[in-house]
This record gives sequence, structure tokens and C-alpha cells, in this order.
Amino acid sequence: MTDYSRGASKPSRPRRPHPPRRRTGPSRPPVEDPARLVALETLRAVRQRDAYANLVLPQLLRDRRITGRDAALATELTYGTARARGLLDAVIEACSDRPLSEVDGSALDALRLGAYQLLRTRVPAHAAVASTVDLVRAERGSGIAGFVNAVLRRVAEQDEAAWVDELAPDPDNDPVGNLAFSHAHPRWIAQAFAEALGSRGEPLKLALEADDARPAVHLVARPGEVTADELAAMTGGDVAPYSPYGVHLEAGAGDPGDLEPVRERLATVQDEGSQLCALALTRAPLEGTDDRWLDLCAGPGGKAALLAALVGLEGGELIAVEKAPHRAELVRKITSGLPVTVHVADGRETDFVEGAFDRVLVDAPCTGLGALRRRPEARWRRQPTDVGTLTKLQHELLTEALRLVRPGGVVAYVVCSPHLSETVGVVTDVVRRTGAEVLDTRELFPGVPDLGEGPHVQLWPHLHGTDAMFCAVLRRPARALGKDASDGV
Ligand SMILES: C[S@@+](CC[C@H](N)C(=O)[O-])C[C@H]1O[C@@H](n2cnc3c(N)ncnc32)[C@H](O)[C@@H]1O
Repeated sequence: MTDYSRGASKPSRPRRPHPPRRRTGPSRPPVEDPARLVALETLRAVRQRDAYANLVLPQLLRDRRITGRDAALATELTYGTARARGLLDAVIEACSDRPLSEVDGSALDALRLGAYQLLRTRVPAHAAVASTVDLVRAERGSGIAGFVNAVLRRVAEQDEAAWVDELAPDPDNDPVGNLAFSHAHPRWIAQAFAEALGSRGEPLKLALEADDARPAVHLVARPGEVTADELAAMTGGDVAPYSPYGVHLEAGAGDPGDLEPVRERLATVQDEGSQLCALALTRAPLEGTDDRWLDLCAGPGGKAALLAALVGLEGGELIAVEKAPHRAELVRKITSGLPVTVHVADGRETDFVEGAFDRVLVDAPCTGLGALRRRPEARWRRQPTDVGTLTKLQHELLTEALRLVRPGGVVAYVVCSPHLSETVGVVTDVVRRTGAEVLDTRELFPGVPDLGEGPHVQLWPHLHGTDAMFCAVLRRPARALGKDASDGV
């Protein structure tokens, strides 16, 4: 039974709270709860200035020298709250006497943080409520604190499953809506997953569940510098199941940037799915020259570093193109010492001559729906209207890649999204326009199970433990490209 110690009375539906008031009384001692304070500040930055939680939080932790258990708690609370926002908001609204749009922004941040602890952590209910209310009181005074207290007490009356039963769409009438609600995904994203999986049942449930869990950190060992076995021994991680260069660290194992092999640039953080897609490009059989590779959308450079290390072992070179100057700088940094030339340019309008490259990677800008585990607030920020703009750019970049690769050369088209418009839709249309040959990409993912009917590869967190990366490998035919090839879309 919920413990309402700290002298609180039985929870009841909140009455209309007082308007925000400036504190006028004697100043209160600062709240000694560094983990929840940085969580709250990060959630505020996400709400107020569209910040990225996974950039703001690590910086705050460093600035305040928060480490160990406090850092782990702050990370769990911040990312968990940001991920579950839609579900939390529905419960908060059901417990409040007003629509969320009328709730003070900082009260809403605190309510989300408190509701997350109540519904999705083992923090005792009284501690979740009291610690959240204390933070609000210290910052905003007792009027808003009273409102937050009252709402959280109502939230605490039921567990997550009971709230889902009460508030989620009926599973018989709207199975996708029901799963979306209970796994804290916007409906349109759950629908996109359902279409890619061909399922509104168990596979969709497993995919959403995996997408809602905290992901393990994956490292990639730099080829020629260290093996995956050595890297695993150095970091205490496990050798990855599919990538010969991959190592998995335990979820929440601390900041991987602090690990010696990462500091020494023997390894970098990279999802195993990304490693496999970059490797698929290198594994496609090729006749003739094979020493000039192109990465057409290179920033921040994870795949460029892996490709450059591999082509460098054979005496070749990688050309990396990136449109955003600051991201091109990141590519320069991560690939320094490797045979790479970085160009700041639009990949659709480079100066390269037609057919200049043997292999080309198009790791195209995308919705990122396949990496929602790693970008906690992204699912609530992305809009269905983003898809159309991106697919146009994806078409144009893939078409240009097929022009820049030599006849007989190969292009890997990769997106971190399972959305069919960004994946099969783009590839099918470009293949139709250009006459490019579609390779059975599954053969370029040796040892990886559950790759479906092909010819393209769609990875999934629940099947492969990777981000939901899509990869299609195409070959430029020896004859001229289709007449529409240079028209784009
Ligand atoms: C999915 S990210 C690439 C990730 C990268 N390959 C890696 O593994 O680190 C897509 C990149 O394409 C860049 N980009 C967007 N539009 C572009 C364009 N027209 N030409 C070249 N790069 C572009 C974005 O700035 C972004 O850095």
C-alpha cells in the first residue's frame, strides 16, 4: 500500500490551485537532491528551448561534479521521463482539474518527473511525491507546490497498468493505438512500425517494448588498432554478437567517454546496427578498382571512421562530404590520422566527376525513428509532416550517389528509420528511375538472423539489439543510368 508518510492527508482530487506566487518569506535552505534537480533542469531545457536531453544532462552532470549513484539516478529519471512523456501527460491530465495547456510549464516538468517515478520506478511513492514537491516549493513557492502535491497524490492511487487500462484506446477497436499508448509512443510512430513489421500484434508489442527500454552502449574497435576481444577485455564489456568490431557495454555503465580505449581513440561509441550497415557496403563483391570510397552524408563521422580505417588497411582513401560545417569538423576530428579528405558541401551538388568512386555510402538524413531509444524526447518532437521533406532529400542524395559511383560500383543506402516511405519507398522509386541493380543485402549481413524476405535489410531493437537501421545495397549497371537518373524527383 502506498505510504503517505510526511504527514500528508488522504489524496483527493486537487482543487484549483493558487496562481504562481513569488516567495516573500524567509529564504529556504537549498534542496539537497542534486540528481532530481538536474533532471528537472534538463526537462525544462527540453521543453523551453527544444534542447536535446542527451546533450544537456551530461554537461550538467560534469559541471556539478555529480557522479556515481546520483548520476545514474539523474540519467534514469531524465531519460525515462522524456521518453514516457505522452503516457505521463495523459495520466497527469486525468488527475488534474485543468487541461495540460493551462498548467504552468515548470509545474508540468515536475509533474512529469514525479509521475515517472510513481509509475515506472521503484522509488517509494512517498519519496517520489515529497522529493518532487520539495523541488517545486524551493523554486516556485508553496502555491504551485500544493498543486503538484495534489496531482501526484492522485497519480499514486493506481499503478501504471491500471492507468493504462483506464486511459488507453480499446485494444479490440484500436490495437495500434492501445500499444502506442501503453508503450509511450505517438500513434503515428507505432503505426509506421506496424506497417514496417506487417503486424499490429505481438511483433509490434515487442518492438515498442524494446524501443522503450534503456539501450546498451555499443563500442566499435578501430580496425588495425585493437580487436573486439581486446576491447572487451579492456572495458569489461562483451563482444558483440554480429559485428566483428563491436563490443556491448551494460546499459547505464557510466560515461563511455571516460573509458581509456575511447580516450586513446582505439574505439568509439557506435550502435552495432550502424557498424553492420557500414560493413555491408565494404562486403559487396566488386570487380576492378576498389580504393576510392565516398561517404556522402558523413557527419558526425561514426561510419566514416570505420570505413576509412578499413579502406586504409588496403591502401585506399575515403572522401567524406558533409553539408553542415560544424558536423564536418566532427568528421575531421574523429577521422584524424586516417586516410580521409573532408569536404563541406551539399551531397547533391559536389564537384566530383561522374563515376569517380568505387563504393559510396548514403547514410541519409532521416526521421531517426529507428533510434528513439537513444534520443529520449525525439518521439514527441518528430512530426508526421517531417517524412515528406526528408524523403525528397533522400531520393536526391541516393540518385546522386548512383551517378558518382563508377559503373559496376556499389552504393549502400542507409537510414536509421523503419518508416516505409524512407526505406523501401525511396529505394524502389530510385531503382525504377535509374535501373540500378538491387543486391540481396541480407547476404552482406552474415550470421544475422531474422532478416525477413529481403532483398533489403531492416534491423530492429527487439530482434537484433540494434537501432532500427535500414540498409539497401545497389549496384550501378555497366550501361548508362536510366534517363531520369539526374532528374531527382
Ligand atoms: C544520418 S546523419 C549521418 C551519420 C553519419 N554517417 C555517421 O555515421 O556518423 C546525416 C548527415 O547528413 C548531413 N546532411 C544533410 N543534408 C545533406 C546534404 N544535402 N548533403 C550532405 N550532407 C547532408 C546531416 O548534416 C547529417 O550530418
